[in-house]
Amino acid sequence: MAFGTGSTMKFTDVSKYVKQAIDCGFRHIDTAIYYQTEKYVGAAIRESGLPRSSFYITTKYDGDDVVRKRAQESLEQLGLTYVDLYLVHVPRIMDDFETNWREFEALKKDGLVKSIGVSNFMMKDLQTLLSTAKEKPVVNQIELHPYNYSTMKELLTYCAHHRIVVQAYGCLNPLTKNPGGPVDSVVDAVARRLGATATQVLFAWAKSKGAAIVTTSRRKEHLREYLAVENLCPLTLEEIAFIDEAGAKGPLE
Ligand SMILES: NC(=O)c1ccc[n+]([C@@H]2O[C@H](COP(=O)([O-])OP(=O)(O)OC[C@H]3O[C@@H](n4cnc5c(N)ncnc54)[C@H](O)[C@@H]3O)[C@@H](O)[C@H]2O)c1
Ligand SMILES: OCCc1c[nH]c2ccccc12
Repeated sequence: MAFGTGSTMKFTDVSKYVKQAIDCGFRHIDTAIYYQTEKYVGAAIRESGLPRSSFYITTKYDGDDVVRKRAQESLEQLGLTYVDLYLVHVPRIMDDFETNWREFEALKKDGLVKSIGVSNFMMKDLQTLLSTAKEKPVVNQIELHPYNYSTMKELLTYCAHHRIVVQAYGCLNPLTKNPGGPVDSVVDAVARRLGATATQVLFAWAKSKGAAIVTTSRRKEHLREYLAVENLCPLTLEEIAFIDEAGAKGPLE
């Protein structure tokens, strides 16, 4: 599970929240040049006293400037010599998929980034990319929760087929953006069975779809709650199907 420094965290000094996440056990930190949080992530890593090799750092290209120059700016902000994963933040920032992805492949070859991937790519974007790519993206970071699952299902199958790891953000959407929708009562029932929280059930649901998770919070209690998902029993196939069905009804208007 990765700790994110975008969404509710972007444009703020996140160093104390990243430090708190590291203290709680997070080692995978997600940032982006667009979030303007890279320098605070770098500070938190240094202040942790832990070796660079114990972290997995993701950052993202925002389309400004040529890829290499922008990647070097991110490394400078982070104070790192490499990132573990460099993502194309959104497909529309690629002016030419073939040329831009070649630049991503070159960054990997030259060791500035260990792996390359994408974010917010739908099927048609991946198809275009894969038609000329020498190296496949290792990750597609996408929004995933029960309310958008029906539109993402085909994409998940496509990613699995190409061995592209799906990393889900926005998993808590039914709690944060659409509370009171049809998913709530089903998730609450599963939570009662497992002695878990609704938050934990939503993460367990995303895991049942084969996704890795990126989430965030300023609150330590949330972080503990998130990480405890690791020890939760998996949802049953029936529970997953009930949540899928409730999600397909969409949030109430
Ligand atoms: N690639 C992209 O375009 C993109 C887009 C959005 C987010 N992200 C990444 O994913 C990370 C997480 O994104 P997210 O915010 O969508 O994640 P999320 O859906 O996991 O929600 C996290 C938010 O939920 C709140 N929360 C936790 N428990 C709650 C509860 N019980 N009730 C109500 N609210 C609760 C937290 O305070 C936090 O603000 C970001 O920080 C960023 O790193 C990437
Ligand atoms: O999370 C914000 C995603 C996004 C929308 N438009 C962009 C342009 C550049 C980088 C990120 C974004």
